[in-house]
Amino acid sequence: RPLPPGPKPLPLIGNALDVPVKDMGQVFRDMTLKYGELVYLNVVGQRMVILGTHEAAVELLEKRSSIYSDRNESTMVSLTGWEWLMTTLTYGSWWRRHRRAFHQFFTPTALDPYGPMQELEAHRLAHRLVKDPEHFLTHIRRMFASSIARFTYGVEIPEDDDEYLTMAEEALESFNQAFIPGKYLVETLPVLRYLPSWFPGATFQREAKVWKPRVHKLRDVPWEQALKAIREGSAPPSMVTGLIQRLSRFSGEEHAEEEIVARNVAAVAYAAGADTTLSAIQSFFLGMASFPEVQRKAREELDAVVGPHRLPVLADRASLPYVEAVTKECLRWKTVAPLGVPHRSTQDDVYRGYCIPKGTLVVANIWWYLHDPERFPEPDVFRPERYLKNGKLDPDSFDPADIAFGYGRRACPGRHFADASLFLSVATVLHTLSITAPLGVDGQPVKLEGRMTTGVISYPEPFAVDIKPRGPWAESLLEESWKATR
Ligand code: HEM
Repeated sequence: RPLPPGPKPLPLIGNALDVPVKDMGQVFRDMTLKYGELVYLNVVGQRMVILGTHEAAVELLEKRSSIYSDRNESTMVSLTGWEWLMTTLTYGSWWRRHRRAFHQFFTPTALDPYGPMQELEAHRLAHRLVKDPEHFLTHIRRMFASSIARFTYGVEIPEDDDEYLTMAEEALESFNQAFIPGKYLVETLPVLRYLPSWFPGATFQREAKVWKPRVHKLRDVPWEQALKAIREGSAPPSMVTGLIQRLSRFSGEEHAEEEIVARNVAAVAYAAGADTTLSAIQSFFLGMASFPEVQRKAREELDAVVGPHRLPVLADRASLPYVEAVTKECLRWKTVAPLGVPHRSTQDDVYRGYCIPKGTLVVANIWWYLHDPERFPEPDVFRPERYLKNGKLDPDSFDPADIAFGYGRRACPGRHFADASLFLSVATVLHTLSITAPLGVDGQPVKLEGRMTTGVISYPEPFAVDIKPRGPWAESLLEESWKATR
């Protein structure tokens, strides 16, 4: 059977120069439009297939997930110290033990008791935005880091302490850079790992040396602090207290291994939770400043359902279809993980007459599936109405969450946590604040570019917006809520 079509490879390096260094989703989309649903690349010996449609991703990564759930054995993973991260583990019993330990804390039922905490964090975000609107990007970061740190480690991050935030930010910078498919030659020529760091071209060695201690710090420091709090009897219920209770089921060597699993899954929850949802909410601010009409409609709904005497809560969700649709659009409009995390195949396979050899990296072009004009007409417009019919959520509309969180056995297990945090932030901010683009020298709102950074997780490039409370009632509601919980 033939391999799928793709750009012509060069001798030795194959398609290394065809792998984009920025706008990856767009470049791979162009290849799809030129070569078809499957595009084959050979990057210095590493086979890659780009899946050009959501249907192909469902067929291979979901329906045939028993042979498409592996991850690349990456040299950068061990060089940068991410070898404990579930996202990077190869498919097998060690990954399965992590996934099992993680999953039980992230089902909708298990998350239920943490709803009030997520509500509180969203209300605090709006309060900080009123007090200090200029640093809104920092406040959004703090809110997500706080929510996930409380959930995972039972830690309340103090207002004036950035240790937890910096820990996550510094470590995740390396994750974002180190795992861009095709970025580092050492991934395809592992022998390069023995190059000394001073050697010309061995930038990856120098970067890895800086990154590794930061990555291990993120894994170890919060875990040790949570264990100390448990020993001292001062730990509130959290994922870690649950994981420690769970350990009592095991003994001997299994107990020791499960303790490592517990440390790793707590850290993956914090690492993956702090930054991904953050990107979606940043896009929300960008979207609201660029599409004021959306804010107006959302507020009409919030005014009617929630009113001026209280703040939104999760129980309002079913009565707020427009706000729900805004939340969906936040996951679609600017894509958080444009290429997801590549899966690797563990058997030769055939799809639509083409051979996909064992060991191929299979990339779902999530950005493109969420911007395909056939599914989402005028994809660059922020339009919640796509998901609505007669003022209600349209059951026939396509839910971007079914794409944005990935596919099959490796699909995002933090989806429900992310979704609740995102909804609450969107609802609270829209209910209490108004977001506008800053005025230019001509007195008109400036046009926000909305460009996204390049990385496994992509964020809007830094931008400015004006944020003001909607009225004295909103300010006093936020103040009351802040005081009541401090
Ligand atoms: C808007 C927010 C989020 C988005 C868009 C997102 C998206 C993704 C995607 C695309 C993947 C790869 C799926 C695949 O391989 O097919 C993934 C994996 C993962 N996500 Fe998320 N995620 C989000 C939030 C979270 C949160 C809040 C957590 C944890 C609390 C989390 C934990 C994970 C983990 C542990 C994996 C690795 C799963 C594995 O390899 O088995 N994510 N996520």
